[in-house]
Amino acid sequence: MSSTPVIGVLALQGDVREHLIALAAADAVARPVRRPEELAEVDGLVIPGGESTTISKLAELFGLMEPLRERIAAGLPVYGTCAGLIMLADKILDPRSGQETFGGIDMIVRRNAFGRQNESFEAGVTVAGIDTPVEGVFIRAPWVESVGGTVEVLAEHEGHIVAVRQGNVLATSFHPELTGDHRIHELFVDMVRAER
Ligand SMILES: NC(=O)CC[C@H](N)C(=O)O
Repeated sequence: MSSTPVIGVLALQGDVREHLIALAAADAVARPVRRPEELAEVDGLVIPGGESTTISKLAELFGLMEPLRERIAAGLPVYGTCAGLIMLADKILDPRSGQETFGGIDMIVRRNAFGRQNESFEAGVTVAGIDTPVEGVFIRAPWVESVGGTVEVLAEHEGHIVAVRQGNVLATSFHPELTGDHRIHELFVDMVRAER
């Protein structure tokens, strides 16, 4: 059996702690990542929810934008939730000026697509590869407007794409780290194990 994978959580902004807890529950060694040297040491990375415009600015400031783009291109398994999904999109439909993404998934996303903060909601979501619905917590959530041919759509909510995978990159519009249901984190940890 291979050793336990080390998975980082990008800790610039957002719900870092909840992801660290969920990853530990899914049998990974989880640690925060803020610096390029820390990024170099992980087998996989989670990009949490928060505010994608802020994560984009801080990633530039901390010198993580290019190193992370390079590692994603080189096959690093990455999982993004909500703002993290936005950061993994090759294109944002409605970016703030200067807003950049890491990219990695051939998709176009729409920010705040499901409504503003007061329109946040929970819904059962059927995710390909997981036998019963997961509880989706949507907080000013984006949806995926369109995907390229090699992107797998894993889940939809009311006709909108809310979970996708392209190769080593996984993304959900919703926040499984807030529910105590660790099945999506387990799926990601399995992706990381498969790569090692
Ligand atoms: N819960 C979230 O991560 C919200 C995402 C936020 N609307 C953004 O554009 O980054």
